[in-house]
Amino acid sequence: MSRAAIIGGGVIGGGWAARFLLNGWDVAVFDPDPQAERKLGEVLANARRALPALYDRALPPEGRLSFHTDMAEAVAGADWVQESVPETLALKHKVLPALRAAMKPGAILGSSTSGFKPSELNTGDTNAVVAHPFNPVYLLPLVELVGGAATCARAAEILRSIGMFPLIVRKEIDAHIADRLLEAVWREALWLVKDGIATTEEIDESIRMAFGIRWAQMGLFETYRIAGGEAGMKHFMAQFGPALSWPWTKLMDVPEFDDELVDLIAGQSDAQSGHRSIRELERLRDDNVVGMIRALRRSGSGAGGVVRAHEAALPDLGERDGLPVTAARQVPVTWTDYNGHMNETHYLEAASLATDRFMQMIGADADYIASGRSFFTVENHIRYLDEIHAGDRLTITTQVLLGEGKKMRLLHRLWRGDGALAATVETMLLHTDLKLRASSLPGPAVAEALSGWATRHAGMAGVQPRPAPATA
Ligand SMILES: NC(=O)C1=CN([C@@H]2O[C@H](COP(=O)(O)OP(=O)(O)OC[C@H]3O[C@@H](n4cnc5c(N)ncnc54)[C@H](O)[C@@H]3O)[C@@H](O)[C@H]2O)C=CC1
Ligand SMILES: C[N+](C)(C)CC(=O)CC(=O)[O-]
Repeated sequence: MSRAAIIGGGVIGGGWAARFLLNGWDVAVFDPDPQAERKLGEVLANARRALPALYDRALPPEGRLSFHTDMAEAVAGADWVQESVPETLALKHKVLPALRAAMKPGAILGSSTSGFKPSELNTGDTNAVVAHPFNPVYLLPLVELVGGAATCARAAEILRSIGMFPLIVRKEIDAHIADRLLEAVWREALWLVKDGIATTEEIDESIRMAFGIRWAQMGLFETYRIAGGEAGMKHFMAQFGPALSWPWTKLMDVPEFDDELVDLIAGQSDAQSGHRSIRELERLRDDNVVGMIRALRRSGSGAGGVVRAHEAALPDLGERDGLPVTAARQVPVTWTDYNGHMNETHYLEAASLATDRFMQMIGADADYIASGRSFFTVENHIRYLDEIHAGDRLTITTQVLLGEGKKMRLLHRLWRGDGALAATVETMLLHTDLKLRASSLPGPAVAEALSGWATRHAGMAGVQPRPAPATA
């Protein structure tokens, strides 16, 4: 079991704690704030409902969370120590050497600093890196890594194993890469408000109704390449480049943060969003981010590609009761309905994932389908035996009832985390020629694999009859 220590459990430390914990790491937290445990618990509750919803596979069992009043005790034995104390250099200078003195040799020391360079942090430690994440750390994959090449490489491997996307920054600069970009936008936005040109709400609309959506899936340069049309990037630059030197921007001119500006921004922000608590806003943000990243999974673009790669690297699902486990996933809130349990449609969706996995196991995988052959479902019989709730870990086993010629009949059993059999789904499929859109015999390798499974499962019990409901 790997162990992480989180030093400073605020917005970012809480997110790091959730990211490590939900990927099976034990996590020890040190934060002098008496409210830290409550706040971190609330962030963790939000993370538990959001992160598993990105995946079609269950993440590893959650690690153990502990809070410590002694910093040295929190970091003892940790493989990764993440400093997330407030962004003041004096405080970082106090905390980082104390962490290094208490850590086990060779463990990675990461700093969440948004703007300081490793040389400014003065850790003098070859196992220390800037590991700058993005809020919410439990959903957004990017971590900017700045530091020595060997430590960055080691850190990157660990971050990938918890589903993150390490971007190694080649040269240390103030605010790394992404915050340089964000600062530029923020500065412009502050001027627009101060000059009375737009409100905070209008600026947010200008982002979320257009370029925010574009950036999430292609970033800046690929988006602008398309904006150049068939003539491409050179044409785009020739057309829009000159505008950069017109006085459109106030780039290096920062508005003074006097009370008037702070009150103006804070007042507009209250009017825009003050009717919702921070936790409500976090849940709204998380549901939207999950939906967007799930949309990006299909094409493997951006953050969706990271989730896909992480999911593919999760450990094999193994067996249960002598049957292959073909799906294991946590039930997302979006699968539940007004009755407070998993809606009927998603029993079939879960079983359909299991069928897809079983098809891969017999060689009817993406390449096979690309060659013009697949299986079509012609009948489903679902027995709803018990309720399933948001967050339940579902495990599905698959038994081959028939695997002969064009026919494949599968029995999926949906097991709840507490061991209850929640449903069975019996699925009849026919092998199909995708060009002719007509049933056909499978290729010899698929036919052989299928009949092998059918023979192995032949003596096993099929569907168990459900006990008759008690009469009132
Ligand atoms: N908030 C954001 O959007 C992002 C912040 N960061 C960086 O993460 C770091 C932390 O920022 P936030 O989480 O936003 O701040 P925060 O104010 O939400 O949390 C800081 C936490 O550190 C605790 N703390 C203070 N002194 C401490 C000490 N001596 N030892 C242990 N804990 C101590 C505080 O009680 C507080 O809970 C900063 O370096 C910041 O630049 C990085 C990415 C995004
Ligand atoms: C505002 N900020 C500089 C602390 C932002 C970040 O560092 C990254 C983020 O999550 O936007």
